[in-house]
Amino acid sequence: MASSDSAGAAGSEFNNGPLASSSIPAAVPERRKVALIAGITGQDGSYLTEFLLGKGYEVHGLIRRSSNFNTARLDHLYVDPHNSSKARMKLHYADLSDASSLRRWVDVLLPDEVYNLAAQSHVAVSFEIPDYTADVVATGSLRLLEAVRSSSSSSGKPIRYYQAGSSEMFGSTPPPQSESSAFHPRSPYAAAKVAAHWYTVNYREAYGLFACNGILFNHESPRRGENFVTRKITRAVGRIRVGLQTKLFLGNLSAARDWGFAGDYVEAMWLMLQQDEPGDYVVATDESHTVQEFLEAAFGYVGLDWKDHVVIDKRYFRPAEVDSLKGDSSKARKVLGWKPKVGFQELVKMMVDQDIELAKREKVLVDAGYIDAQQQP
Ligand SMILES: C[C@H]1O[C@H](OP(=O)(O)OP(=O)(O)OC[C@H]2O[C@@H](n3cnc4c(=O)[nH]c(N)nc43)[C@H](O)[C@@H]2O)[C@@H](O)[C@@H](O)C1=O
Repeated sequence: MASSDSAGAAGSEFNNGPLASSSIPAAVPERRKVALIAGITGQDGSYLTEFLLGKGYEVHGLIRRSSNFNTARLDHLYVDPHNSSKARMKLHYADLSDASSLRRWVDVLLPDEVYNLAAQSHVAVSFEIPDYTADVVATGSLRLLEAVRSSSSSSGKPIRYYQAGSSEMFGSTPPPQSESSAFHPRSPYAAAKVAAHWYTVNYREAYGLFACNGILFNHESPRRGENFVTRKITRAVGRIRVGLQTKLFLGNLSAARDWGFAGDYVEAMWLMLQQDEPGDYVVATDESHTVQEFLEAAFGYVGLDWKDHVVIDKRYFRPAEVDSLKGDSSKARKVLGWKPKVGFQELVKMMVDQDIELAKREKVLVDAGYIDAQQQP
């Protein structure tokens, strides 16, 4: 695990005593921009890390202690911290439920930008663990905001803050939803995200913090967690295609979502923090499809009929559903100059292609007796 060593070493480059007191103009090396990401191990964290490394940033990520390794999405970016000239991504233990850990890393790293992508992000699960969801999503965001505000106020170092908001906050408000649409959350997760949104607005108004809310509509990728509906479907398509599975159990197929590609959306996060003024932005494709349309596209792509495989299981219905989400991202397009590059069909294909490859590898291991087929029906 990396420590604060790198920040200390970078700092010492600027305290060059003899040159500082000499009349010879010093060629001061420009400091890399430093980003701190809470939620770096998630889908968005991994894409944002790639994006920021590509922009020359030093990226620090906060990770939670777990008995299993939870850094699979970052493995391809990891360089041993002992290789200090090459390691520009560093990971540190912290938790949104532990205010002292947040304040410590903000103090030590003196980041230019802080991205709060951490959450218990599964809507259905938030009905099962509402208290934990509220603590991490709502109060956790407040803890990080407070760490940023108080650290910045003592060090004098300005810090820009990004809060990952969600289209779930609109809940039952009819589409299209924009920055001026009313919030009507329909789950403990969504209600907690509304609180985090308003904490962020409040820190901007009360303390002048450069704090932005990105109201991101659903964004998917081959790195999406396997219990979100898109990935659940594409994983099943891959496994059905190679003969590892026959059925797919799903809930409500008529819900409509505005699905974009996560790799596109992290650019919008960064762009928000590069503006002259902080603000809140909807990030979306402005197109909506039902879960059934996603099924048709994913199964159809490999010549299968979803109706031969999908079984409705009531357990996947939610106590309260969000029926229809479709963004109006005209503000982001106008002010940030952002637009999505990957469309719906391309996104489906990208995910199915990867999950067929994954299933083929799984099949080799199953056939060789190294793993079982996970008892899929
Ligand atoms: C923007 C927002 O996006 C995500 O939240 P979500 O929209 O709830 O995403 P999902 O993929 O879990 O559900 C989409 C729809 O699909 C329906 N659905 C049917 N059958 C199954 C099913 O079997 N599993 C799941 N998960 N959903 C199902 C389900 O009822 C819902 O209507 C999170 O990233 C969240 O963090 C976030 O912020």
